[in-house]
Amino acid sequence: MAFITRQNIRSLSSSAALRAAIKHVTVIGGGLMGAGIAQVAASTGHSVVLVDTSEDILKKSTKGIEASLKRVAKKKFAEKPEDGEAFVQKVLKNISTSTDAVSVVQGTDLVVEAIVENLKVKQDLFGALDKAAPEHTIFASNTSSLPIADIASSTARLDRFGGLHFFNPVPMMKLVEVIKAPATSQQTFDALLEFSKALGKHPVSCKDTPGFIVNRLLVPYMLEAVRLHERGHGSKEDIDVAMKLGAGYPMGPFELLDYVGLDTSKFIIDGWHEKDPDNPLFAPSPLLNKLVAEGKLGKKTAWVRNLLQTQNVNNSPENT
Ligand SMILES: CCCCCCCCCCCCC[C@H](O)CC(=O)SCCNC(=O)CCNC(=O)[C@H](O)C(C)(C)COP(=O)(O)OP(=O)(O)OC[C@H]1O[C@@H](n2cnc3c(N)ncnc32)[C@H](O)[C@@H]1OP(=O)(O)O
Ligand SMILES: NC(=O)c1ccc[n+]([C@@H]2O[C@H](COP(=O)([O-])OP(=O)(O)OC[C@H]3O[C@@H](n4cnc5c(N)ncnc54)[C@H](O)[C@@H]3O)[C@@H](O)[C@H]2O)c1
Repeated sequence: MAFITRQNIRSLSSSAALRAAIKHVTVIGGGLMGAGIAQVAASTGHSVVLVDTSEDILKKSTKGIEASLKRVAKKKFAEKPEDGEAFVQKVLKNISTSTDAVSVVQGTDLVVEAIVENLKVKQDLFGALDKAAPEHTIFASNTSSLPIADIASSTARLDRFGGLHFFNPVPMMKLVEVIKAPATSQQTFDALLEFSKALGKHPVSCKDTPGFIVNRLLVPYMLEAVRLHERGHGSKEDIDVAMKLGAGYPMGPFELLDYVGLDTSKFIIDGWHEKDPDNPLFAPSPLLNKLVAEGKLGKKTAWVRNLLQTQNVNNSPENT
C-alpha cells in the first residue's frame, strides 16, 4: 500500500483537477480544422469559443459547422428529424465566436490552435496567449508537421503544452494523435488523452517526432504520388483510381491533396525541405508553387472565393 503524503495528495488532486477541468475550450482558427474541432467539442457538451481574424471568416465557419451538424443529425436522428433540429440548435448554442484571442483565453481550460502551418505565427500567438491565460490552462497545437517543442518554446508553460492532431474531416475521422513533447507533464498528457476520449475520438500516443505517426507515413506516400506523376508514369486520375480500387483508400492521393488544401501541403513540404534540403522527396514542386501562387488551394478555394465575394474585397479575375 502506498503512503499518502502531502505531496502526492497535491499531485493527485491537481491531476484530477486538470482532467475534470476541460469544460471550456478555445479553438483558434476557424478554417477547415478549427471549425471541425469546435463542432465536435460543442457536440460533446463543451463550451467553445471559436476565434479567427475577422467576423466574416467566423460567419462562414459557423455556417459550415451548421451544415456539417445537419449532415450528422440527418443520420443520427433519421427516425425523428425534429430531434435532429433540436440537436443542431443545442450544439450551436455551445459555440460563441470572437476575434480577440487574448481576451477570451482568460476563462478557458484548454486552447486548441488550428491556424496557419507557420512556426513563427504559431509562436507569436502562443507567446501572447501565455501572458493572458490562467495557470491551469493547457495549450495544444493541431500542427501537421512542426515540432510541438518548437511551438511551445515561446511560452513559459512547457509542462502544460502538448499536441492534439486531428484529422480532416474532423467530424468523421476517429483518430486523434496526442503528442507528448519532452517537457509535457504526464498530467497534461493524461488530460489531453481524456479530452480526446470525451470527444468520442480514439487517441493514440505519439512522441514529438517529425510527422508523428500518420504524417510520417502519409506525406512520403503523397509526395511519391506527385513525383510518379511528374515523371510521366501515371495520370492523376489513374493514380487516384489505382489507390482507391487497389489499396482500398477512401480517396486517392490527388483527391486527398485537394481535400487537405494545397497551401497547407506546401507549408508542410517547404518546412521539411528546409530541415532536410538534400532529400529529393522534399524538393519544391513548381506545379504546387504555381497553383498556390494563383490562389488555387483545392476544395477550400470555393470557400475562400465565397468569402472574398462576401467581403467584396477582391473580385479580380486572378482570384476566380
Ligand atoms: C510535391 C508537392 C506535393 C505536396 C504533397 C504533400 C502532401 C502533404 C499532405 C499531408 C496532409 C496532412 C494533413 C493532416 O495533418 C492529416 C490529415 O488530416 S490527412 C487526411 C485524413 N483524411 C482522410 O484521409 C479522408 C479520407 N476520406 C474519407 O474518409 C471519406 O472520403 C470521407 C471524407 C469521410 C467522405 O466519405 P465519402 O463516402 O467519400 O463521401 P460522402 O460525401 O458520401 O460522405 C460519407 C458520409 O460522411 C458524411 N460526411 C462527410 N463529411 C462530413 C462532414 N464534414 N461533416 C459531417 N458529415 C460528413 C456524409 O454526410 C456521409 O454520410 P452518410 O450519407 O453516409 O450518412
Ligand atoms: N487541412 C488539413 O487536412 C489538416 C489536418 C490536420 C491538421 N492540420 C493543421 O491544422 C492547422 C490549420 O489547418 P487548416 O487546414 O484548418 O487551415 P485553414 O487555412 O483552413 O484555416 C486556418 C485559419 O486560421 C486563421 N488564422 C490564421 N492566423 C490566425 C491568427 N493569428 N489568429 C486567429 N486565426 C488565425 C485563418 O484566418 C484561417 O481561417 C495547420 O497547422 C494544419 O497543418 C490541417
